[in-house]
Amino acid sequence: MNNYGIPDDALITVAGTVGVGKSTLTTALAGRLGFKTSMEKVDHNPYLEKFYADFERWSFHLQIYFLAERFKEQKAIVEAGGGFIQDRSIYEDTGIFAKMHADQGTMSATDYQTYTSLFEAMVMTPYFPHPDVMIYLEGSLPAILSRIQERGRDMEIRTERAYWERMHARYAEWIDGFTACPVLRLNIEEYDVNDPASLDDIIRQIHDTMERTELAYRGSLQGTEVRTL
Ligand SMILES: Nc1ncnc2c1ncn2[C@@H]1O[C@H](COP(=O)(O)OP(=O)(O)O)[C@@H](O)[C@H]1O
Ligand SMILES: Nc1ncnc2c1ncn2[C@H]1C[C@H](O)[C@@H](COP(=O)(O)O)O1
Repeated sequence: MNNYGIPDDALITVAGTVGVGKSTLTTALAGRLGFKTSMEKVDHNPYLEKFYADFERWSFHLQIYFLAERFKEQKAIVEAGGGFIQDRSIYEDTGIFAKMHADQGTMSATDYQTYTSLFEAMVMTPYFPHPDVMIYLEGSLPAILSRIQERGRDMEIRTERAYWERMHARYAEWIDGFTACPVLRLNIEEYDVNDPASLDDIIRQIHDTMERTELAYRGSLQGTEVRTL
């Protein structure tokens, strides 16, 4: 247990649409908490640029690549005994990206089926414990688009606005129905990653979210009525 009352072996995952600020917050929180990071790597991804140039041709390859990478990261987290902040959750690969490409016809139904069955087989292993908390970052589309622009990855900047609009809308719908682990929603206008007091406030909210879940769980074991998340 650290000074914030968060167990040293906790796994906190950060979710949200492209450019919303996951990597930045992951790094800042890990520094403040003394946790390790599990970062989503973009620079050496052999499919990502090709994918943005031709979704139909490369969707399946990219999903398989991300799945393999995330599985390796997940394994490393479990073997290290937790204590990680994770940049993007595994749930978004299937719940957002693969599904969106299948629905819009840029991943074939057969490829989607193959991907989903592989995903399910991999996720149902001891290497995929549910995170203790998912931090979900949300913000307005214009604010997020200006962050994508500012970050300057050409492949993302060249992508039509409608793609990011659809993704933004999907995320909003997806998080409302998400139940796999406790969720802490943060609006990107309401914190400052460069301010230690602001990070401490987020850490307090992470702690409170974990505590509420623990109380709800104990309450359900005792058959008492408790306020659920
Ligand atoms: N809290 C913040 N305030 C201002 N700019 C931010 C903040 N968080 C991230 N950014 C900027 O937004 C861009 C995208 O952030 P990043 O963390 O890479 O997003 P993601 O990992 O969600 O794709 C980067 O240029 C980053 O510097
Ligand atoms: N599962 C995925 N399918 C398609 N594209 C993906 C997936 N996971 C990440 N991406 C893309 C989106 C961005 O261009 C980069 C990095 O994501 P970010 O949200 O900036 O960390 O990879």
